[in-house]
Amino acid sequence: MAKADIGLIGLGTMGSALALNIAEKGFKVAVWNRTTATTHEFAREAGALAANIVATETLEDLVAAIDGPRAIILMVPAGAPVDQQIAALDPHLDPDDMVIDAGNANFRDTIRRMTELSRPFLGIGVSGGEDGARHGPAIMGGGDPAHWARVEPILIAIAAKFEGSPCANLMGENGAGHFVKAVHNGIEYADMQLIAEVYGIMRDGLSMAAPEIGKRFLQWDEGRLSSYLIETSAAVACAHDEATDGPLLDVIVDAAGQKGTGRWTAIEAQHLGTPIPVIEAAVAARNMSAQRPLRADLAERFGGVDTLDISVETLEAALTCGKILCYAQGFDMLRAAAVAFEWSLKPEVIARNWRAGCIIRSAMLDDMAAAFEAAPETTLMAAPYFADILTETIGALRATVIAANGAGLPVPAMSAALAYFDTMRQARGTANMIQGQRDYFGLHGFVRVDSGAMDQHGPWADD
Ligand SMILES: NC(=O)C1=CN([C@@H]2O[C@H](COP(=O)(O)OP(=O)(O)OC[C@H]3O[C@@H](n4cnc5c(N)ncnc54)[C@H](OP(=O)(O)O)[C@@H]3O)[C@@H](O)[C@H]2O)C=CC1
Ligand SMILES: O=C(CO)[C@H](O)[C@H](O)COP(=O)(O)O
Repeated sequence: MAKADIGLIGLGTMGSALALNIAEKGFKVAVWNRTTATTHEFAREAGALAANIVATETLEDLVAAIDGPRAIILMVPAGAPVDQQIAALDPHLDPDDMVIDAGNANFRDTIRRMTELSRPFLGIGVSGGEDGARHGPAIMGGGDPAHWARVEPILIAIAAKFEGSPCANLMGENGAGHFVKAVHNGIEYADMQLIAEVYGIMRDGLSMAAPEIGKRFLQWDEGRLSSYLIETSAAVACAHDEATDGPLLDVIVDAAGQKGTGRWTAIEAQHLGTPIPVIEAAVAARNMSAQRPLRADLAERFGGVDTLDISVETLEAALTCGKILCYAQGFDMLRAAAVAFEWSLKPEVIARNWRAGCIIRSAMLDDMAAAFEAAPETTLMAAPYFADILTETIGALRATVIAANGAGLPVPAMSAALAYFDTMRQARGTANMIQGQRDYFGLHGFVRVDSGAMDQHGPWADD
């Protein structure tokens, strides 16, 4: 029997879908899962694709089933499970065999593993959820180009295509792929939070029912906001709950989960000194959402929201504006990381890679790719196409934030987007006061605007 082209460990949501995708594209894939019953169930349900699947019960059998030099994908939870799985697998492998971590690893773990392991190792970010993994995800690779080349034909075959162009690219060396995936997820958090805030205004400020909100999202999906996340939000808002004979959305607990990628993005932005306030606000909003008992107590003490007067068209424009600002921050962060970690991250390649397959895919990403192709060093805020949209929509974002604040409705991500815009368009800011304060209490020195002289001190230095 011919040996498998590739191996895959971890037949959970993503791994099983990815394995079927690989098999469907004509590659033979050997699979192994910690719980053997899952492997059998997977093979049983593979249908016609079973011909391209080798189900194995032990790691020895898995390794023996793959053609050498081998490539084995890990699709297990990030963190300790990856290290445990590598440790269990490593003794069975030959020196040239390659391990590919395709989960949502922290890029710092990926860099550590690459230096610790004396074998080829790739860290690839895979986005698109279960459906993407099954029918075409976006793939963000990190590692040695020669190692990437060994599996590129398979990754390109299984990846999503945007007008024929595969959304699978090597982003850069070592942890670059997992870093780009983390920033993708940071943008995902921000985009989701902005949509949730608009939903909140429609629900609590305009008294709109979930299906009505869903219909608006469906309309927006036909225009500039067209995206997978708007489509998803429409489906969620329109869904019916049999048990209550009402909207499903109304019976979902208002506490958002998180597995770490958004938080890592916020932490890394702080390390890099790159402002990503919309993404940070989205992470903080998830943290606040988790504090349900406290929110319930405080609602009794301080609760009460006024209705507000704002058009749905204004909300659509505000969301468009906020979305551009959060993507601008994500891309600016990627540019800062490229310098700090010496990666050759190319914003136009990343934008192209995100046009299909991934969770943040949207019509705007094609325009972003075009903007970066024309000027790779630009911030999206200054790219002519997006600068024009910001000019057109910033008033709507401002009106929405003012109206929501006036009514007592929380819009942390939209507020952060507006504050970012206002801060970044202020040629003379207010940090002169901070520099004065720092010099007063710590003699940290300041620069004079008139002479450019550095390390200046105020009169208090003589006291
Ligand atoms: N779900 C999603 O939308 C996406 C997930 N990801 C990432 O993909 C990875 C997998 O996620 P997902 O498929 O959703 O997870 P699931 O929970 O569905 O599956 C996890 C898989 O990992 C196995 N596993 C768990 N712990 C260990 C361990 N200690 N050693 C070996 N195997 C282990 C499980 O085996 P067993 O059957 O024995 O429990 C199972 O096969 C994660 O890093 C996740 O962040 C990336 C993009 C999207
Ligand atoms: O990577 C993904 C999508 O791109 C996963 O669905 C991830 O789990 C989403 O993050 P979180 O669970 O923190 O919301």
